[in-house]
Amino acid sequence: MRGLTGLLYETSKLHPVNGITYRGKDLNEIIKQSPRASGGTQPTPEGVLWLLLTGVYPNQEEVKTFQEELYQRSHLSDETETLIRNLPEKMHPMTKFSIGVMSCQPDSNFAKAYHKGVPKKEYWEHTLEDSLDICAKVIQLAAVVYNSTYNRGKQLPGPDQDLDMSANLVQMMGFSDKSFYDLMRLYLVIHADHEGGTVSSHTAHCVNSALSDPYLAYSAAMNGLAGPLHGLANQESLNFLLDFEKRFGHIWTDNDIANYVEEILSESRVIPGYGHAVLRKTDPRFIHLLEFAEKNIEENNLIRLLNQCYTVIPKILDKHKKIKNPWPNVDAGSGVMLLHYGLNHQDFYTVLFGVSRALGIMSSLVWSRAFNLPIERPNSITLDLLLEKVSSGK
Ligand SMILES: CC(=O)SCCNC(=O)CCNC(=O)[C@H](O)C(C)(C)COP(=O)(O)OP(=O)(O)OC[C@H]1O[C@@H](n2cnc3c(N)ncnc32)[C@H](O)[C@@H]1OP(=O)(O)O
Ligand SMILES: O=C([O-])CC(=O)C(=O)O
Repeated sequence: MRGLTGLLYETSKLHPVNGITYRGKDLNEIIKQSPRASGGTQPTPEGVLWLLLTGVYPNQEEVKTFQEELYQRSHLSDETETLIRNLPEKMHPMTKFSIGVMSCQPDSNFAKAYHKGVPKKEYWEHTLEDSLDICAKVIQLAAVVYNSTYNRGKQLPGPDQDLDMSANLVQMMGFSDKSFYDLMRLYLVIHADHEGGTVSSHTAHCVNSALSDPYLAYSAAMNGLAGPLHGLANQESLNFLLDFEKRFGHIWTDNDIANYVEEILSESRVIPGYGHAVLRKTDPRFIHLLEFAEKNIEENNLIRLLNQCYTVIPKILDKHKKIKNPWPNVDAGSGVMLLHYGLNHQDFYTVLFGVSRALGIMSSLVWSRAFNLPIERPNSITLDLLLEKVSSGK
């Protein structure tokens, strides 16, 4: 359905060349103008959530109060924590994350209000309550998923009321580098929303249109984000670079990259982190990551390889005419940055994407309910009917 406009989606809009805008503001502007955490160089996700919900930037006082409000909402029940800790160690973190969200669902304010029979015009208020709860809780949920999978038995800090979401998440996972706090702020800000048609946001919208509550909708969205053509491409992209490095070591040429890419294409596999359904130029989110690396990360082999792939791969993909966009997307670069700070469990990367995407998806659901958008139910057709239509020429 590319190019078919069929959704009303308030919080963001994607331009094929200029990339994403949140409430009409591009990422350059947001990174400059949205409030930053004290001592940090990047905007906080709390400020961006406020922007997505309301259309305006919060001032410092508002963002501080909002941070406190979200902190109060962030607590996970013992049942949820125990459930996550008892899931099989080998289960993919995205599956654990989605199960964790579902286990919070009995607390849905919307579901309770609906069953009490509140009028339709109040749906948005209960959706807002759930949406804020979800955006707050996913930070702790992600940390519990991470620690119960990779940090078993380790004593780690709990949430800290004085820290913003990103710093809290990084600290709860056992990292203390302040530059990593900043990377996480940038990461959570740039992945937050990508208009309404992405698999994740569209799924949430569709599920919520049946008045399934925001927990059900967000968990469903996460199952879509977990696909390799969508959010899982971030783990696949790092694996692509690491596999290349395993084969060629630290000395390689442009030709090695080109041959490696052609080999993958000849096996009908995709080059993860390249291509896009809408973008037709390099994803500005990828550029923001590269800029962060330039300022904060000493060059290493993987960063050199990432930059060199950016030079070589689009030229190769461009020769394959069916590929409409040969340029890198955000997933091409994020893993290299996370790995630099010691987050070396690729399977976890899409959970971070999911935490960020909660900000956009949840803000949008509030507006969908405020607009009282109807149940989503497009028409479908059988192959026989399609053939009939084609042969009758109608
Ligand atoms: C955050 C995000 O979700 S960003 C996207 C993350 N996903 C990836 O990076 C995975 C690699 N990329 C892709 O698979 C695709 O480019 C997608 C899924 C992102 C977009 O898909 P589409 O809109 O169908 O892209 P497009 O119209 O260019 O596809 C046409 C053909 O080119 C192929 N193609 C597109 N990108 C690539 C790629 N990176 N590597 C190999 N083949 C590709 C498609 O698989 C399709 O092949 P087919 O006709 O044999 O099925
Ligand atoms: O726009 C899309 O389809 C995929 C994407 O980049 C995102 O969801 O961030």
